[in-house]
Amino acid sequence: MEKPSRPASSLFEVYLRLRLPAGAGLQRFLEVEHGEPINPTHITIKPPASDFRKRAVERFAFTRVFEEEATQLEVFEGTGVLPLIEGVLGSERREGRDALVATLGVTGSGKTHTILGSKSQRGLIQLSLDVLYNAVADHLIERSDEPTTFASLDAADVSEAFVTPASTFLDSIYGDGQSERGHSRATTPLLVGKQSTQPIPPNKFNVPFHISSRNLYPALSVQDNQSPSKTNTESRRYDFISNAEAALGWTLKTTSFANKEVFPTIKDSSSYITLPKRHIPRPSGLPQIPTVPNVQLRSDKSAEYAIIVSMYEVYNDRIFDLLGGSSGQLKAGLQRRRALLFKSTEQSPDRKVVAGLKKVICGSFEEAIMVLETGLMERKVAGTGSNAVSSRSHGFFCVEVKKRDKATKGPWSGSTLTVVDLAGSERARNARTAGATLAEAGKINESLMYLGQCMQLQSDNQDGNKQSVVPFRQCKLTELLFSNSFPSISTNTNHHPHHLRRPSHRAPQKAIMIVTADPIGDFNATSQILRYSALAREVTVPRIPSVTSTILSGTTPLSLQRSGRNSPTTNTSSSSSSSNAEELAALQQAIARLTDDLDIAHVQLAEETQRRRAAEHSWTAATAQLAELEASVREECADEMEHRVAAERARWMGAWAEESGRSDARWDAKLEILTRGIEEGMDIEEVGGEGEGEDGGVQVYEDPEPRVEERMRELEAENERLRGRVEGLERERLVGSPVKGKKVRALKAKKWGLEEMGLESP
Ligand SMILES: Nc1ncnc2c1ncn2[C@@H]1O[C@H](COP(=O)(O)OP(=O)(O)OP(=O)(O)O)[C@@H](O)[C@H]1O
Repeated sequence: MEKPSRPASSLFEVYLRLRLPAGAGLQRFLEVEHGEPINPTHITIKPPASDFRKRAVERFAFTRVFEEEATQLEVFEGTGVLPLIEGVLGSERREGRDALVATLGVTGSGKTHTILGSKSQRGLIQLSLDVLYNAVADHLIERSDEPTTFASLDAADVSEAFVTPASTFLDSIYGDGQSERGHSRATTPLLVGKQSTQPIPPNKFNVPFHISSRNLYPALSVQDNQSPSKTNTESRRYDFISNAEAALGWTLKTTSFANKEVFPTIKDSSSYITLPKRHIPRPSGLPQIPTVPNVQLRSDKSAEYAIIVSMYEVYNDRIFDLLGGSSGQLKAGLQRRRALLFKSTEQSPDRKVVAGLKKVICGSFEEAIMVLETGLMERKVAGTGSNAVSSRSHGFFCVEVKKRDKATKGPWSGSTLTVVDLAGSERARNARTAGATLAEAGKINESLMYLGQCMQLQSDNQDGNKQSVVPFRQCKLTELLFSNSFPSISTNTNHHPHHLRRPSHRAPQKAIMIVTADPIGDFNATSQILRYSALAREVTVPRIPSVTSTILSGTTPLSLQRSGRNSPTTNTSSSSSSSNAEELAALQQAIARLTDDLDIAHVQLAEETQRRRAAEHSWTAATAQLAELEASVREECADEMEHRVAAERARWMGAWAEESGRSDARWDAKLEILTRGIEEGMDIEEVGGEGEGEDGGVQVYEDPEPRVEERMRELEAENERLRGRVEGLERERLVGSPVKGKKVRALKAKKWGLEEMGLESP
């Protein structure tokens, strides 16, 4: 097996770090190969003596192996994290490049120790922040809360994030001016949780107790902050606690978080106490070693930089913000954490980002460390049987380095260093887990199995035999780890304003995987992780001692002794003895060959079984996804149907209303005509009298107005009288003139003719 070099197709450099054995007296199964080169790159694992399957010895190659004695600084400087950070800073007038550092290993093998350090030692993340701030010290923006700078940084974010300056963020978490930032913002105590029904007795400071929601966040220590004297703080603190307990009927635990006590605050002497108050993390209280004074990275001298920190965790395949500040309320059962999406946004169409995170602009190393500590408090940590404080989620710590031209104050570009503390793989039966924790373990193992598949494929790809597609979309973890590992091509930069346009090609991220292992830990779990993470692997089958040599040396295998054959004492002649020995040797060689083949077949079977399981898992996941998809399509169809039915119904109702309006109008018109007809009929009735009906019968109109009838009779009588007079006058004139008399008669005849035709005579 050659010394591994990183081929172009490789997505990760893979390092192995061994941890100091946690227990004593256990058999060591992992050995490091020493020799050339100076830094070891190969290890061998031998199955424990008790292994009844007599599995093969396996040899693995890594970029470099760090042995148990390796310090945090050696790991930091030896794993190539520094060039990654330099890449993130970007060379002169060039954009930076994304980088990823992740740890992988069995639970308790030292992943968190490597990434985050311990109480006394800094981890990779703190050391990276230290060198990063050193590198940009002279080029860092002066004030992130300066409105124009802040607005430009906020606008340059493509991930729909809630960008905030560190001072504002820390104040929002720690609230009451403890944050040393000078932006005090008083908290309004909330009355939640269990409260005493008893009248609250005044304590010695005569302060009634009101409990804020935050007190449900890990019960921490209590102190009277009002006490001017530090000397009697201790005794007063205990008085205070017992008063509080007596008043509230609660038991307040005194504990500390990361060596720092967390104090409540008395807001003013007359009203409220907020209990317990989380004390802002003091960078001075955190591990100060190792330091990196000699590390000086190159930065872009023409640029000004801003550093933005964000943190999230992947828990049960869902992404949660660690800086959202919801853990206290979560503990109090006040709200559920909102899962975030990993998606392409409007401003980032070519690559996926975790959308909607809280991002904090940190102006100094101290601010970044305080934000980091705050995020770590939020991270879900549950004790399991495997490891007292085991990470039950995959933690992502992102340090986004933004830069722009110092002179022109042009657009910001950005690259991110992501440091990942993966949750540990574990066997459920080892971990003594149950219920929700078992489900967590299932999800963790599933995501790690997908990660294993992806890494296996990347190592197969780099062997050059075949180029398989790395199936990184199977779960959130692999999506987050691998999505940026492939070249991306921007599709529609034209849709964005000039200051938001990004180059069409973004370099794929550079990545480092640090595999951690305990040489005396769980053989099966460790060998499984080594198998898929190593850059190269070689299987050596343990040889069975040659039977010939055994025979010749005078010792006969027990099985042969038992058969009674081949024993030197039973031989009658030397020639038959030698031919028997040869035959036996040939047989034994055949047996040895077959045993070798069997062993290799065992290894292959184990691998195939693992692949089959992985394929089964993928199948189950795909089926579940399909079912989910089907359900969502059905839901969409049902929604669409409902929508259409509603639209159709609305359209029909409209048409119906219109038609009914038209019909009403028609009926109104008819009614009007009828009414008019009736009114006209009434008029006729008013005139009164007797007439001929439509059927030819005599219709009698009742005269409602006798006065009118009388008047009619008068008029008719008058008419008759006038007619008689006219006729008398006519006669008189005709007697006087016979010609005229003829004419008058002719005219009269004409007049009556016209009248008969219903026309008036002229
Ligand atoms: N190289 C080391 N040197 C000293 N102590 C170590 C080392 N590695 C791990 N430890 C200690 O072992 C314990 C478990 O380690 P750690 O929490 O880092 O494991 P882990 O792999 O992150 O486990 P999990 O996956 O369950 O979170 C811790 O107390 C840690 O300080």
